[in-house]
Amino acid sequence: MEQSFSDRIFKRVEPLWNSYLEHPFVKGIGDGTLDVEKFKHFMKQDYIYLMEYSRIFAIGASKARDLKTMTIFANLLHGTMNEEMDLHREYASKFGITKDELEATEPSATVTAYTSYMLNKAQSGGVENAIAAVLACAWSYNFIGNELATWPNGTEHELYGNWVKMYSSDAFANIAKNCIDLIDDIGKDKPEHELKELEEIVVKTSYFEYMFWDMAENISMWPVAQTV
Ligand SMILES: Cc1ncc(CN)c(N)n1
Repeated sequence: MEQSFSDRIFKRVEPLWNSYLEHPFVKGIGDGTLDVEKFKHFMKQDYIYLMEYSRIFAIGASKARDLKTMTIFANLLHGTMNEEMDLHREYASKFGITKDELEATEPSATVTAYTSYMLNKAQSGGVENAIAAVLACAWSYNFIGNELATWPNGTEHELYGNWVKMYSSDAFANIAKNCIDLIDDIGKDKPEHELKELEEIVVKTSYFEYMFWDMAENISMWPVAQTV
């Protein structure tokens, strides 16, 4: 059987995605040992990241060439803003952070760089760039969630269990599958040089995902303390 475009992409990013599972922040969520201050920083940064990530779905819907693709992007947008971001709002309320405070979070260097890259790629290309820009985000979180759900207590930890449950859920697996199906559909008739460009977007965003875990682990914002 012929290899799908998503199979080809997965082979390329698999070593990098496996390294997420060795990352101290990800391991800390899975075994419940993560410092809560690191998790709070992550949640806040992830919330504003998801606002920009949602924009990519809107760009995808606007660039789609058929109603089916438009509908998939619209559903992905709805799912992110209403279900995934609800998880963040629930955590924030546990931590005494209001929704307004959450939304007013100042983006770190990593979030700024990552979202700028995604938006640039989605805006400058066709609908295929939009889907390539979000593929690693949706798929790698499901990849991580599925793995952590197999760890002892992974889904049961009183604080981090809900995070693992969300990203290993059928609903989230469906989000990842929609993105995978879209890239496979879109990749079918593309020449090799265009496939390479799309693959490169997934590789770069996968590196940014690693940098995001580092940012969370180190509670980092910008390289030097702000003086202005
Ligand atoms: C940084 C990041 N990447 C991906 C996801 C999963 N939507 C997320 N919440 N945050």
